Amino acid sequence: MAILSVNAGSSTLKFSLYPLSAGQVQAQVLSGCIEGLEPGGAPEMTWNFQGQAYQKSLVLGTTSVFAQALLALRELLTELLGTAKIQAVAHRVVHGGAQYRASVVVSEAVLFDLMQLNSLAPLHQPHNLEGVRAFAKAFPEVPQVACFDTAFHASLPEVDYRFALPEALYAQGLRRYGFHGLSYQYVMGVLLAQSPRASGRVLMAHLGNGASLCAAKQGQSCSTTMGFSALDGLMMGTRPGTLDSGVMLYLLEQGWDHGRLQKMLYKQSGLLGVSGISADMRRLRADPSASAQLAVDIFTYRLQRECGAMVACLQGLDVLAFSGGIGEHDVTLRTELGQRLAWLGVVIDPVLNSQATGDQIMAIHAPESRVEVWVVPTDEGVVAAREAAKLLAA
Ligand SMILES: Nc1ncnc2c1ncn2[C@@H]1O[C@H](COP(=O)(O)OP(=O)(O)O)[C@@H](O)[C@H]1O
Ligand SMILES: CC(=O)OP(=O)(O)O
Ligand SMILES: [Mg+2]
Repeated sequence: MAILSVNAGSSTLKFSLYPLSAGQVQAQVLSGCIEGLEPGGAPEMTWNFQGQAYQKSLVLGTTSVFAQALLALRELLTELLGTAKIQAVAHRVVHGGAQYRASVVVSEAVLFDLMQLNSLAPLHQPHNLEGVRAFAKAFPEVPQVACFDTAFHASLPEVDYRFALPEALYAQGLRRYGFHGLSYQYVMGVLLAQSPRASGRVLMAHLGNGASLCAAKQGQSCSTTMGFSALDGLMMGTRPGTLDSGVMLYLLEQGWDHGRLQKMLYKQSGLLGVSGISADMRRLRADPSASAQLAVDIFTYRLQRECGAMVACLQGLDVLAFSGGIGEHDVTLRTELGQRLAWLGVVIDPVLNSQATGDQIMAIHAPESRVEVWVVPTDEGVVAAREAAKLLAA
């Protein structure tokens, strides 16, 4: 018995497999990714099984590329699992709206509700749901479970989730929801298991392609930088983060339509937009140009600024945690942020910091630091698998 966790994006499908024993999710045995699913892409499946890496190019027709990729995945699973069975497919779905505040087994009615949220997360939700639909077809005997990025933030207080907009707009669902919840749930669980101070005031930074911060008290989210959509808050790979709404009014006046605005905000801004080079932090770090440096500088500054806001909400800080591709790997970013948060008593140990390379949970603060600083390689897949196991048991 095993649970398959999936994260279906616009051009990639990430998957991982967790055996189930006595209803408990065990350590992952398989992880992989199908890339190149966008139109004109070159689909390729890579996976890691029992410590060995594998790769296979997929020859797929031009129609129903996703469905065909799933058949290839199904074949792989049959080959690897033998007679063992998939008990459930756990999907990361970014938006559960106001209605879905916990994971749920997906029915047609649930799928219909979730589709209404597509426009709130156009880069994620439609692809997540297409994934659910395609898996339901490719694995018809297996329940599909939706696990929401928004659910961890169900504990946000009203003063945090309400916009200062007219009440009628709130009634339509215009409020802050928050995202990256599966990652925060994982990181919070790790911190609580590692340190007694984690039940105090915790600031978690999920810094990947999408990036956000979450402030938590007693293990519960009390503020977060992403809001109504995955555009708010920190500067990201291709998204600007918090933006004066006057900019939108101005561009509308200049004749920009919805499609053009959406593309600019989700795909052409952030690190990519400022540098004109890449959305990839590694490439920018390696690039000597002034525009690459400026992009990284703005990213770091905006992070510093938003950390200040989160710490103000928390009224202090006990634990700071880094996760996501940048948070787990970028030693320079952690050093610089640590220095800029020195006024809070943060002292990062340079040796420990350079040893934290994303493959293990590590504390990187110096003994005299008033704040514990952790690097926690996140695992959204295992959180989704645990959620599915809980629902199966119920
Ligand atoms: N060694 C590294 N140093 C700096 N940034 C890194 C490193 N490794 C990965 N990253 C960055 O992590 C980001 C991707 O984060 P990740 O969490 O994998 O993304 P996603 O949101 O797609 O899951 C990219 O900007 C990438 O450059
Ligand atoms: C919600 C979000 O931004 O997700 P990701 O970081 O996967 O893009
Ligand atoms: Mg991510």
